[in-house]
Amino acid sequence: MDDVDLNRDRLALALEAAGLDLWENNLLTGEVSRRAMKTIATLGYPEEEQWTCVEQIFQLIHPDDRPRVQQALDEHLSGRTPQYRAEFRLRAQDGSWLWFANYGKIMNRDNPSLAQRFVGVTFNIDDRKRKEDELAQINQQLAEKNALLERYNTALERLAATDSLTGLANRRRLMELGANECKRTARFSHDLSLLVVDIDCFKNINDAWGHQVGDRVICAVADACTGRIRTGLDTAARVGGEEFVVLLPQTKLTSACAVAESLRQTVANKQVPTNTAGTSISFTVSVGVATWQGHAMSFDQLFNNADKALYRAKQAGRNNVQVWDEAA
Ligand SMILES: Nc1nc2c(ncn2[C@@H]2O[C@H](COP(=O)(O)OP(=O)(O)OP(=O)(O)O)[C@@H](O)[C@H]2O)c(=O)[nH]1
Repeated sequence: MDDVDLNRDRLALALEAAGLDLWENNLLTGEVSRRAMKTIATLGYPEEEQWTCVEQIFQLIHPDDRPRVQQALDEHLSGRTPQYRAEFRLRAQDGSWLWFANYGKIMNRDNPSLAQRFVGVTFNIDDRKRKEDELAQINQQLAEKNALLERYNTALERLAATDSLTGLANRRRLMELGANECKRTARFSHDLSLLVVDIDCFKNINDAWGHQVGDRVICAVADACTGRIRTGLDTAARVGGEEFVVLLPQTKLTSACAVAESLRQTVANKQVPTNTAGTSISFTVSVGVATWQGHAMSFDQLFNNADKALYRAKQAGRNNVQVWDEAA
């Protein structure tokens, strides 16, 4: 065995151990001078199959992958890339598609008369590609589940902050907003006003007409509160069975009293149908007003002050507005 044979055997062993399948094409004639036999066998084609020209092999490449392979070839043939690399699917004899990768190079590029040998190796990357596809699918499913979870979270947060009967903010949300508004008020030296609105003798409405009618009255008052507020600035909340709060940032006492009085009148003019056909009932609210005018106060204190004013409104015969007075 001479040195050439020995080196060829060594090369064949190294290629086999690395799972590489050697091929060689003649760039001038387009002939396949050495076929990648292992690849042909893996694809299930008989050994006698004549794969003699490059174009025949190109036809085995998946149509979606051909432009990518062609581009890699063009870039190498024009000298823009030092080697040709591409990943693509080949059609097996049974019609299935298997992933392979190519690594090749034009030999003797410096000598144009010899620049016709295009030598390379093909190797099977089907397992890796399938795992990558599975991983991509899992990642996609995870991303979809995450997006769904985010949507649920947003919906849950909205639910946790909303009163289910009226759709107004609930007590928890009001306490958060109120605390923030107190901080802003302290920073910018604004006035901050708060109304506590309570339906008068609501127990009698429930007792006389039932809870369903009572609920309608609650919703009618909620509508009246919503109708009186500045969108994006004020907040209307339901804080108890028949008790509501209207939070009015940057609002002086006189303006808050005007809002309270107009709200009282709007409610007094409302009619809610009862369960008896054709009949409806009217109802009233009492309102307590408190304003934070520059001196430090927590939201709880402001709320308590408005509650004290509300108590006075109830004492004064209901269906009226009272203002919290520090001296009182
Ligand atoms: N229909 C209905 N009733 C409720 C709801 N939450 C609380 N209530 C009722 O509201 C009534 C409140 O009664 P009270 O606290 O005595 O107050 P009031 O009758 O309005 O009397 P004043 O506030 O003094 O004018 C109770 O009968 C509660 O059962 C609700 O969501 N729906």
